[in-house]
Amino acid sequence: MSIAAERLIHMALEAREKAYVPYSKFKVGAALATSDGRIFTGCNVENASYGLTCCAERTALFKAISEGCREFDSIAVVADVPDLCSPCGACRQVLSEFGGHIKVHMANLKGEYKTVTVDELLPGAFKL
Ligand SMILES: O=c1ccn([C@H]2C[C@H](O)[C@@H](CO)O2)c(=O)[nH]1
Ligand SMILES: [Zn+2]
Repeated sequence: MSIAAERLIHMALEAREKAYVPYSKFKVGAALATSDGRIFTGCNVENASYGLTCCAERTALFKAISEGCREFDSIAVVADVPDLCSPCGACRQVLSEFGGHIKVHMANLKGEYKTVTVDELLPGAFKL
């Protein structure tokens, strides 16, 4: 089952408001759609030990995985950037674990977005 990009982006925008970002002040929201139509949202969660920060994308993904979901259709990522919010390398690798077919809607606050696949974002991902 596929979900409309606009709806997923709207949910990512709402999740973004929950971002815990006392250090960077840079709020990111994500919304992940499972293949059977469930949606898990996430925001970035920072820490005084900066490297422990979890991105919005991985927050959403880990919520879904920990609820038993393994198959995903798409993820929307939203932040206040001049262009479009593109997932970091760590999130690309973690998303690729669950399939290069996953669609990524990269969006900004102006309502602009572009859809690519995880395979396009991370060709040659590490796999065991
Ligand atoms: O795709 C991205 C890129 C960055 N961040 C977060 C990590 C950190 O909290 C802040 C600045 O890097 O943005 C995300 O959540 N997702
Ligand atoms: Zn990331």
